[in-house]
Amino acid sequence: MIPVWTTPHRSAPVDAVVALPGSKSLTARALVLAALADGPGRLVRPLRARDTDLMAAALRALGVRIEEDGEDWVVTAGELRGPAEVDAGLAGTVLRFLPPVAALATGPVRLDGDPRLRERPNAGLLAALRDLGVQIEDGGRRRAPFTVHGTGRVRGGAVTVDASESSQIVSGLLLAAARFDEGIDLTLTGGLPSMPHVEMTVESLRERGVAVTATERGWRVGPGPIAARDEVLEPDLSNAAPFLAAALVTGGRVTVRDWPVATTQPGGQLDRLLGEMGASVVRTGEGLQVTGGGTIRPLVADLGEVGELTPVLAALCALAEGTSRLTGIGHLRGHETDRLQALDEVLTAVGASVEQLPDGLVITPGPRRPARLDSYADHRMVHAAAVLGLAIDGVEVADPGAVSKTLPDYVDRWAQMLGTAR
Ligand SMILES: O=C(O)C1=C[C@@H](OP(=O)(O)O)[C@@H](O)[C@H](O)C1
Ligand SMILES: C=C(OP(=O)(O)O)C(=O)O
Repeated sequence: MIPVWTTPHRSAPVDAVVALPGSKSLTARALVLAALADGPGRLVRPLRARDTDLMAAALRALGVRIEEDGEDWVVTAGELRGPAEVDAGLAGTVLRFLPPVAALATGPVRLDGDPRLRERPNAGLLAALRDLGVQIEDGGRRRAPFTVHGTGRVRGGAVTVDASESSQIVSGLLLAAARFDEGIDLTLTGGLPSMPHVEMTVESLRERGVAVTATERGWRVGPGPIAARDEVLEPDLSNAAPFLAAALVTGGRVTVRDWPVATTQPGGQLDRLLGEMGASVVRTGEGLQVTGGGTIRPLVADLGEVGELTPVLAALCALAEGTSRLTGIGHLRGHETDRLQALDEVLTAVGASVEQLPDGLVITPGPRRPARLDSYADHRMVHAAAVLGLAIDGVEVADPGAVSKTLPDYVDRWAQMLGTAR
């Protein structure tokens, strides 16, 4: 039987301080770069969740030593070798970051994952790797499953890349490029979503001494060593979104601890976005504090840079005082689920009117009603359902275990936030 979570309804103002584990995106990059580095490196407080555990398992399968030391991971790079089988689960980071690493290994590396992973777009990555001299067998699918036949080295050099469906295609290539014979000179052919995530990649490379420059049409990475480094992981600011949203929904106050002063995480834009929706946002000694004003203003925004935040923001839009318009997010149709379709279904089920645009959603709140929602195997759809459930009595979500992707104890943390009084 599929488990069902009756999300807690709460009209009294929430007042809570929340601490969150490490960023999925930063942990994935730190693991990959440590696996390619010139010595051992420590990840302090990495995210331990399905996506990052799968990344660690994939690298281990290629011969990388990753040891647990308390909450930390200690990574020792070694010779990369196949044959290996990689389970990418539903992780876009493993799907797009691992193949360029596999190309540097000797022997075949086969990558597969959940049924939905096989539908996630990856043509731009496979084409670019082939152009860089890598042999890949994909049965003409241009998606998972596929096998990378590494020879221990990649020529590299100039390549044009279509990353319009996912920025992770660019990040994956840049992360491994310093280890290619000629580095990479990457030219984008189309649009690029999620720019902050590419900036995160560039920053992660520079922190390890890699020469990376932005060019007129893309990025260039010079060949050379990747310096080993210890890294303390920032908390995951995208996973902070539902907790901060609770302040708006209940007219309460939520602080997320240890909010970084500067960050490339898209969640770093939550202060601006939640501010536009009527929250007052301040930094305190503890972290980022969001206070709701009792009503939620509609949002008109291009979320192309911060696509990950869409499900929670869309849930807030369904509880707002007017019509919202979220655009720039056509690529969300290739995420864990088709998020535009899923949000249409969920928000309609609880009473909103939703219009799907090719690249977004128009959301008009309506008379609220209870509903049993699906998780669509998507962690952020569970987060969105919980936000709706605060305001609407009787919101249930089937298969809430989807949260294991990035925050396995989400349901407990949600209950803890609601139970916390100062
Ligand atoms: O590089 C990363 O860590 C990510 C990039 C983004 O991917 P897309 O550009 O495919 O949206 C984001 O949505 C994903 O959750 C994480
Ligand atoms: C799109 C997401 O994940 P992935 O890294 O699997 O693409 C996400 O976490 O919102």
